[in-house]
Amino acid sequence: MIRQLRAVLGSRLPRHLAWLVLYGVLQGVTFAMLVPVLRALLSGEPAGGWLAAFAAVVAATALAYYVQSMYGYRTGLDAMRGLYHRLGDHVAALPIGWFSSDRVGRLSQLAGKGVMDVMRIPAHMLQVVVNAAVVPLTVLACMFVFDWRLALAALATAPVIWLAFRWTGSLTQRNDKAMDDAAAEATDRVVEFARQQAVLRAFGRVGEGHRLLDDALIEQRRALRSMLRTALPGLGAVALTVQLAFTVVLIAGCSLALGGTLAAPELIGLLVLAVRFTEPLLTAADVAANLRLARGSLSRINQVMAEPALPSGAGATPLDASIELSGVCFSYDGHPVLDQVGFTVAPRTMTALVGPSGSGKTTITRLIARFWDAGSGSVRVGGHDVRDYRPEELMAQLSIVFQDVYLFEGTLEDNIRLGRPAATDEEVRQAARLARVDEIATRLPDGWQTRVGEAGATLSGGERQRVSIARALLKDAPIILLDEATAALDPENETALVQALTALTKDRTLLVIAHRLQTVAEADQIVVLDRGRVAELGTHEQLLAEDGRYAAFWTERARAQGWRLAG
Ligand SMILES: Nc1ncnc2c1ncn2[C@@H]1O[C@H](COP(=O)(O)OP(=O)(O)OP(=O)(O)O)[C@@H](O)[C@H]1O
Repeated sequence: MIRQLRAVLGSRLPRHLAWLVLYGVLQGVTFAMLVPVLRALLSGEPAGGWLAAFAAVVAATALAYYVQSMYGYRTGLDAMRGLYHRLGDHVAALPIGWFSSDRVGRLSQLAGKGVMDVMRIPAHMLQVVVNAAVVPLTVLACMFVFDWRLALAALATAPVIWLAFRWTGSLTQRNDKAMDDAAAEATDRVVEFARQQAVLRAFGRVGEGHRLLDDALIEQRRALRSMLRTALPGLGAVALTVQLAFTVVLIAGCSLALGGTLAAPELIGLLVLAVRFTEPLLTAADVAANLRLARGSLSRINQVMAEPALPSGAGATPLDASIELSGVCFSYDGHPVLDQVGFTVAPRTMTALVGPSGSGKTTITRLIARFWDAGSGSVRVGGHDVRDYRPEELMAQLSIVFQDVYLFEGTLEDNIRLGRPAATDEEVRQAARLARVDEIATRLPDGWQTRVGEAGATLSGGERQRVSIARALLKDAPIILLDEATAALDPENETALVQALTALTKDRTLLVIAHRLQTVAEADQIVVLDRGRVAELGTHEQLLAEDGRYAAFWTERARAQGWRLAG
């Protein structure tokens, strides 16, 4: 744990620890000085010297307390800031494919509660833990100076206390993972329940969503109960052995006093010391559970940090606007999706990807954009392997128009400007006009300045895609990856979209996941995918002549469309 902490807390940790140890030693010495002070006071000897020394040590202890507290808070705040930065930098370098919805849910929990848990280690818990070791050791050393027999009695109890701590630790450790898993599962279900409200309500399955959430919460309660059941005997054992240690010293002290070999004032002082010997141990047992919780958060943060980031290439200059896949194989978590996929898209041509649902069309566009790296084979853009580019160089080559368009919190104009933040107002309007977003702007209450996105006005599916096309037009990249809308659009939206697409695809290389027959027929090349393999490849006429899968797909679609038009 210290190694993990060092990585998080950095250079401040050794100095913080040094002050904590000093504070612990000074506390021990303060308590120890009570023995001569009490002895002097109770036996009527002059106590001025001892009282002055006692006051000096108390002042030094207060100073050490202040310094170590300041260190604790500063180290905690630094740790929090540092963790946010390191997490942010690392997450920004992770492959986009890593961001599944459950991981995003857990990441947000980690960034909120997890980081606060870790921050509490230096701010609050480290002091208690260091005190639990240093104060009893100092007190014990001082006891040896005053009366070695009582010190030996206290020392004899140490192995029993240590064993009780070990036992409690091992009991609760077994439950820690179950507790962590149950808490993570409950978080996932809460996030899912909130996110999927529309789907759950649309299908009348709100009860189902409740049930999954309830199950997760019941499991979490069960894990907590089981943890308490196993932890309580351990905690009781620690409290018992600590009290036992005090009782042993008490009995030993009283018998020495009764035997006449220990004066009463010294006995009182030494008993006060014995109380101080045991007290920090009880406090440490209390914070142990919180410490384990923080340790769980720390290792989960370290797990995210250990996720391999996409290595950036050394940098390359694209030679043209071509795309080339050769022998590409790819699996999602061991589940093979693409198998020896190979085709070339020549610059300024259009290739249509067609194939049944799940055949791997979207995955191909994701590999070109390097959301993931191919398992084997190569994906080349502009004549270089995508792994040779720096991320920003690759992205400068690509405009991506996906089906699910995310609108950020901000105005309609901001959402288009995202394509190229440095664009002039005129360029933004021009791209918007071409994508027919100006029609949307006239309809909205505040025009271009209407706030859209999650908390603002929401746009229809077709309108969102037009915003996305405007972004892509503004970005003006030489290669476009486009997923055509599958949802049926009203005729007006469809015409607007087709016009926007025509504007987008002028003089550019286009790889499109085609759903409209018109797009497919206009393509220079059609790649027919089937279960992750290229089943057929050629022009519309060539493939129709082959009378294979494409011909069947075309006939079926044409018939379906004919029915729709007739209806
Ligand atoms: N993030 C993911 N994790 C695991 N499996 C995935 C993931 N994305 C897609 N898959 C699986 O990979 C296969 C190919 O998916 P892909 O989205 O590439 O197909 P597609 O041809 O684009 O389908 P559609 O036309 O329905 O969008 C499918 O079996 C899908 O379930």
